[in-house]
Amino acid sequence: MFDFQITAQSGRARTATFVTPRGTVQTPMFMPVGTQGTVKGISPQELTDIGSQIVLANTYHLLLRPGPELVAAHGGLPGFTAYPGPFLTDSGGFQVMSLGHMRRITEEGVTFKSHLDGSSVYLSPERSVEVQQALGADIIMAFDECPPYPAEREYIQASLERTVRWLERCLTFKSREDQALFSIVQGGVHADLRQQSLDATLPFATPGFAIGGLAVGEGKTEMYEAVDYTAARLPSGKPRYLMGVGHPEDLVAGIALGVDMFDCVYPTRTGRFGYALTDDGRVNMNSSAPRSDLGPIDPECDCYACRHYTRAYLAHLIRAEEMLAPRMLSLHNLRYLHRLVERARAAIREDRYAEWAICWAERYFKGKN
Ligand SMILES: O=c1[nH]cnc2c(CCNCC3CCCCC3)c3[nH]c(NCc4cccs4)nc3cc12
Repeated sequence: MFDFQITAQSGRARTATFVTPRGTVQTPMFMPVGTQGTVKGISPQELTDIGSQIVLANTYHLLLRPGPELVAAHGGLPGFTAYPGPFLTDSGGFQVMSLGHMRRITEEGVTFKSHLDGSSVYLSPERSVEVQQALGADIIMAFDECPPYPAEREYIQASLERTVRWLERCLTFKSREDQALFSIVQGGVHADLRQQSLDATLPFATPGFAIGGLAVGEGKTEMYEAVDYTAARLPSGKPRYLMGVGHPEDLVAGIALGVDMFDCVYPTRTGRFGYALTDDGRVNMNSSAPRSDLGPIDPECDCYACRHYTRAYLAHLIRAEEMLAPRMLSLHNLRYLHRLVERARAAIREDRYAEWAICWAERYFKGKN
């Protein structure tokens, strides 16, 4: 279980298979985000049809509503959502730390106010693992602190040291053997603090490792220096998950640095806002140009929207505020990212990833100023 086998390499980019209790998945992969147990507006059948593999669910939201007990009564997330999985749940910590809920962080854990009814909610390493075990995901995440950006060096250092102590508490409490707990490397954008987090985290030898603390506003150069430094020092025989990333160019760059797994709300959120992802950049379907365009969003895309609808029709739906519009744009954007990583995997197998990535980027950024 949780066997990770590299099948091809091209530079630092690699393809691999990863065995989870609910299926063997292919990496590199993009993981759609289903915050409240659903990828907004997309059915499980549609998710499967477009090539989705692991779907994310959010411990913070599901803890508050409907509660882990109800999900457990369905045998876990697959029974509850009718998506067969595999699932990954986050620890719940990120929402609490970063989205500014009135909250108190102590060594013991975090107390915060529910955004639903203002009630006081408590999360700790033990409680987070308990909830994630009840939700029944295949991969669960250690309860960590993602420091805000910017943050003082001293804060980042103290925070990463506490995240390591919390990791130990998660692993001590964990009782299910059929779930992989991924640890999370922190350290902000400081190489020496990244090294300190690596030195303290690697000995726990978890089935996978996440690169945390990034994509929180630090800027691309600093983010990629930290990803480069960290990914190169994580074990090659285990999956590397870059949390909260990201845009198409971030996946292409992250894969080049040896990252295997990505998650981001961007494709579905930007789709709901009327933006469509293509190899020529992002298309604003709210603008006037698409209204008379009888071509598909993307002639090279095989998704339902690109196979059945013109840009004109979708632009009409957006202006008419029809619910099919956000559904179809989200579906297309997810398919775009799944196709992007499928093409990346093919380029890696042909040992020409660098050439493919440069060619993709030249076209993608040609449209942009
Ligand atoms: O160190 C981290 N520890 C834990 N989680 C992190 C996350 C959340 C990843 N997506 C969770 C999903 C679980 C299912 C529901 C949706 C989230 C991050 N997201 C970002 N950037 C994107 C950002 C998103 C919002 C502000 S920055 N950096 C992140 C860093 C960490």
